[in-house]
Amino acid sequence: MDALLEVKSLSVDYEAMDGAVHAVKSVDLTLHRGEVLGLAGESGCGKSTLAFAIARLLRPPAMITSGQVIYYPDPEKETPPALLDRLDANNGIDIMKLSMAQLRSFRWKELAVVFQSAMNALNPVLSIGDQIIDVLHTHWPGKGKDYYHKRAVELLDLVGIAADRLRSYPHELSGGMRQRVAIAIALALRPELIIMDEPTTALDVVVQREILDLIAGLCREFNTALIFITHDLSLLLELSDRIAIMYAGNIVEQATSEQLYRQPRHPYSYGLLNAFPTLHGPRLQMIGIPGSPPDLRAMPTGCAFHPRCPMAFEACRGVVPPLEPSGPTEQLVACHLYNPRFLNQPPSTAQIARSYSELAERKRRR
Ligand SMILES: Nc1ncnc2c1ncn2[C@@H]1O[C@H](COP(=O)(O)OP(=O)(O)OP(=O)(O)O)[C@@H](O)[C@H]1O
Repeated sequence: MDALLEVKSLSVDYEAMDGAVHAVKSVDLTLHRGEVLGLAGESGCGKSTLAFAIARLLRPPAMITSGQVIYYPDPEKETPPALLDRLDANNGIDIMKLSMAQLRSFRWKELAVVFQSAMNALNPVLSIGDQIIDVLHTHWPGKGKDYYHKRAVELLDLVGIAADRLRSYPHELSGGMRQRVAIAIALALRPELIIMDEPTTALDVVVQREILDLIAGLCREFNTALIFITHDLSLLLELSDRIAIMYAGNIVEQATSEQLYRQPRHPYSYGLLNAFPTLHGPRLQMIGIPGSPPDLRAMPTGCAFHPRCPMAFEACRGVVPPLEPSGPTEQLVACHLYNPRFLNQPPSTAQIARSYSELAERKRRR
């Protein structure tokens, strides 16, 4: 598959009085054209920081301390002239090196972002039609009034809003409708990539689902890639092609949704999946992950998950495991259990499950 984005050794710190918070640590990630990638992990593991860093939306005290984010524009589409001098020998653009003016050409046309609060970012004194037309006009000037109007109607139609709402003001719409408008604006310039960070958390569950289905459907229709963050892991499994599991600023596993659902390799991924009730499949006893994530200012040595891991052994306490293929599939895992130097036979999912049950049992007895 064609790479759209390559994140290489990206690290982000938040400078604080009592030391730097290492929110993203040396993350490598590839996103393919048209792919829906879910980011999952407990609260505070760095998902939003990673997504914001990719879009160059971080503000102090956040600091990108190392790494590159290489974006590959569609060779069949015209690259915005402002970005042409940034193309490297492989036709990639390092987003981290763009000037403010270049970033303005890059955002919306190539990459759009929808936040949890996007619906509240609409201008309260402009009708939603004017706001959509504003974006179209700014980036595609000189097309004529009728063109912009027609395109605004089409965009609203895509997100399931009737054309007569063009003249409505944000306060006249429900939260769900406003979030749909924010999505229509994100889609307006047909970007190659959309980043959505908890885009529906402020809405009720039924509307959340409808809107997330809608987004994933539209992205597939237009072959738009999507990086998608939500706390609802079962929804993430359903809508994403691939999922990256983050723990304490690192990606600890990357797999297709199917692989992850059937055979999570990292004990943390297993614990996370098992902490969510599923509506389908056999009934399983839910066992949470013991303990809590580490302080990102003072990380444990070795694998950051080892103090909570029911399968940790000596090497886990001393050596940081790299993210590597764990077998014949493309499933990547950062865990010594899959390193033949340490273990001849990697654990089965049933063995990981058993180790969690045994740990829970030991704790119960204590
Ligand atoms: N402005 C800040 N100053 C200091 N630390 C910060 C700041 N913003 C975020 N952090 C820390 O950086 C880490 C990563 O935060 P981030 O919001 O990226 O995590 P997340 O996985 O998106 O969490 P959530 O799921 O709760 O949104 C957290 O430990 C958080 O406390």
